[in-house]
Amino acid sequence: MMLKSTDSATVISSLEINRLPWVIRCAELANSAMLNEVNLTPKPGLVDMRNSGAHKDMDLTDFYRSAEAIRVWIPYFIEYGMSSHMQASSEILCGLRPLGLACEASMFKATSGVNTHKGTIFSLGLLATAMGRLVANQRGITQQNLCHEVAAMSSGLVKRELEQNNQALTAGQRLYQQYGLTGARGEAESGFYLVQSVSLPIYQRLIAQGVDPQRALLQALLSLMAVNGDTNVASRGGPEGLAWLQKMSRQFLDLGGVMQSDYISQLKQFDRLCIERNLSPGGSADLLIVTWFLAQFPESHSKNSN
Ligand SMILES: CC(C)(COP(=O)(O)OP(=O)(O)OC[C@H]1O[C@@H](n2cnc3c(N)ncnc32)[C@H](O[C@H]2O[C@H](COP(=O)(O)OP(=O)(O)OP(=O)(O)O)[C@@H](O)[C@H]2O)[C@@H]1O)[C@@H](O)C(=O)NCCC(=O)NCCS
Ligand SMILES: Nc1ncnc2[nH]cnc12
Repeated sequence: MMLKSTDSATVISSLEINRLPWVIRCAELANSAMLNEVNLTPKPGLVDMRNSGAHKDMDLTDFYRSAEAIRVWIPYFIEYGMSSHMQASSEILCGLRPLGLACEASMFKATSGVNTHKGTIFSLGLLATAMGRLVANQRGITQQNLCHEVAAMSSGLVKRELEQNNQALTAGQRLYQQYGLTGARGEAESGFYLVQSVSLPIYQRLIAQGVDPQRALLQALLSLMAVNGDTNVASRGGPEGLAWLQKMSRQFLDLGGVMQSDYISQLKQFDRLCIERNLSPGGSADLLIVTWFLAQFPESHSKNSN
């Protein structure tokens, strides 16, 4: 997707921002990213079109409702990014949090209290805000610029909320104390390092080779699962569960991944084993959503390019 930075010149009110074609398009892309991820089948341990994986409290329809609830919020994140574009990146997260929490509340309302996309809201909220800032600052909407902006806005987050001031109130904070996992915060602060260095190049390379997009996405997902310190997996299965899931994913990839003729039956078997162990790679699912979303934007040839 190509966006013109000059579009920002015409933006005045929140109502108008909601009507801008590129803003509507961005919200649609975020929605498609969530739908493409949840519809992708078969995924080990995760909700998909076949089953609810290791989840007992949610199904496909919860994800559809949740994705729609989140889509509505994307323009507000963009608007916040545009209206605060003169502020330093380090000052943005503080003002963004109430929006993120309000979006989480909409998600919980849509799913009758089930946590479908909490990590996704965090990542997509930051990315949409980054987009608003880039447009208002007349900078290119490229994969690298978006990630760089997210990293700048999240700078110091791990230190502030996991190393210090850690009241162990959330699963993520407890898992940092127990195992040093930095979860969704760490991924954002790194500018989605795993997405930029692992899943996005794999996905884009396979697509360029003409591989079916579903297959390419599955390979990207398993590549994430093999390396991601997923706090969802660790909260359900401890470090042993995380090590097992990573090893299984690596084995699948080492054998040829989605290029094997029986890759679907292997993934179904992996799913059965995840269900038996109550393991779900929800954090990797979130990063896959980020992967697909970023893939819709051009790459910049040099870092931080305009
Ligand atoms: C900063 C927050 C994300 C705080 O959350 P928390 O302290 O809990 O931090 P994490 O555990 O690190 O992450 C929360 C969710 O992020 C996903 N996640 C986990 N690991 C990673 C990773 N390595 N990279 C990226 N993302 C990661 C994951 O979300 C997914 O799984 C959820 C479904 O799983 P389930 O097991 O069912 O979850 P529960 O119901 O919670 O547990 P059970 O009882 O069932 O076992 C689903 O949400 C997926 O999205 C983690 O759950 C953030 O929440 C925060 O600060 N929010 C405030 C708003 C805000 O600041 N927004 C600003 C930007 S918009
Ligand atoms: N398909 C999925 N199943 C479970 N948790 C998720 N978080 C994001 N996508 C998910």
